Amino acid sequence: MTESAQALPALTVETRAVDQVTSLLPLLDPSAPLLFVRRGDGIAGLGEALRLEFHGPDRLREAADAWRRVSASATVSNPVGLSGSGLVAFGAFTFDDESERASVLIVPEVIVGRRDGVSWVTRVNGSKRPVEHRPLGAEYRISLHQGTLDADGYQLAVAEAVRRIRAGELSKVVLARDLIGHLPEGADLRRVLVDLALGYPDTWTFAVDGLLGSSPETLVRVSDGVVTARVLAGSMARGADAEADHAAAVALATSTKDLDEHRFAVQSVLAALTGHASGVVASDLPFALKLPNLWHLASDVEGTLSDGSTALDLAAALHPTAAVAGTPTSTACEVIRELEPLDRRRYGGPVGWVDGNGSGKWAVALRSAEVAADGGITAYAGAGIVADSDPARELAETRLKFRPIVEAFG
Ligand SMILES: C=C(O[C@@H]1C=C(C(=O)O)C=C[C@H]1O)C(=O)O
Repeated sequence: MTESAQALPALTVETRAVDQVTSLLPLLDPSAPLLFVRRGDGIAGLGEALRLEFHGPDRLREAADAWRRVSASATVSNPVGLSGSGLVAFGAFTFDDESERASVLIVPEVIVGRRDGVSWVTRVNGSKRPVEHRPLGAEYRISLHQGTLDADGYQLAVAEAVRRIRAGELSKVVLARDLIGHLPEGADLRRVLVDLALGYPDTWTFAVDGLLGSSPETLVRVSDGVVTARVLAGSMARGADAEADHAAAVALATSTKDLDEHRFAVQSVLAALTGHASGVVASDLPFALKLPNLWHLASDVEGTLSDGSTALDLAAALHPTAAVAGTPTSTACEVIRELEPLDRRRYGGPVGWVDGNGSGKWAVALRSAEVAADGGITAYAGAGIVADSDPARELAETRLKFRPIVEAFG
């Protein structure tokens, strides 16, 4: 059943400014963390006051409609007034229309936020749940190993994708593979999040409904009527020393193959924002974004919201971009279903939050893993395939993209 058929409750929401919260992570539930942070700022959630699940091709639009109704019927007291204060839902949506996994919106019982030196606590329906530091649970080290698609299988899939691209069936497709593992009983997931947040401070570190990761890619952000996105596509390993590293960045920024791959991704974002935002601009040329494991070609996109869309409406319009699916979108999604023998679940989908005024931040769920209720872990990484792609290099690229998550669990 979809949400449109379910009754939605009228929530009571109360936000208060509090003394500076030094760190959000120790406050989280060790087994069910809700988090979206970058450089220490962001929001953390405790408990679930409302959980809505969505399935199928209309999951994002249905969620955006349900959220409009939840927001309209809520009673909100919010003297803080920053985006992310007041009523907020965390969300994680599946990549594929046909995924087995549910897409979710979760309104926590309690939300703790910090931004630009201001901290706040939001309580939903008068929740008395304590906000307190809990000591980290026992250390653990888990190695992730081969999942559904092994290294040879992945290279064969890439070679087949290249053949189809050269035959003119499509221009680009993003192919992913998986690694699997198992968490020990009672494992404290905050250990993984601490590692990710410290190791990759310039990315969005997130945890929503068992989906954990650190993504460098902003699908869309809406704040005070301004719409922004950061598109990534095109990757290169970091160099071993300063000189080699500089050479790697230059090689990436001048690689026709990567610039092509990138152009498709930017165009898909610009096209999806048409009609929702005015004056949308991206810089002429992408810049090289430095992460601890990789260089990426990046483009920042900005415009002015023109149609009253919420951040979740825009996520619905944008997903899936050519950075995670390909070009043209529908052919790319068919090729992914055919050549990738796995369910991406929420990998590559929108993960983030939306508030009661429609502001929000949504990342593309990359550098991530799904942790199931039984402790099963599935990590995913992919690479954009174009006509000049080489299977061995694309495999190597997925290894680099697995690094944040493999090291955080290891
Ligand atoms: C598909 C992934 O990353 C995406 C693909 C990229 C590429 O092909 O160069 C770069 C950044 C992301 O948009 C991933 O991390 O799994």
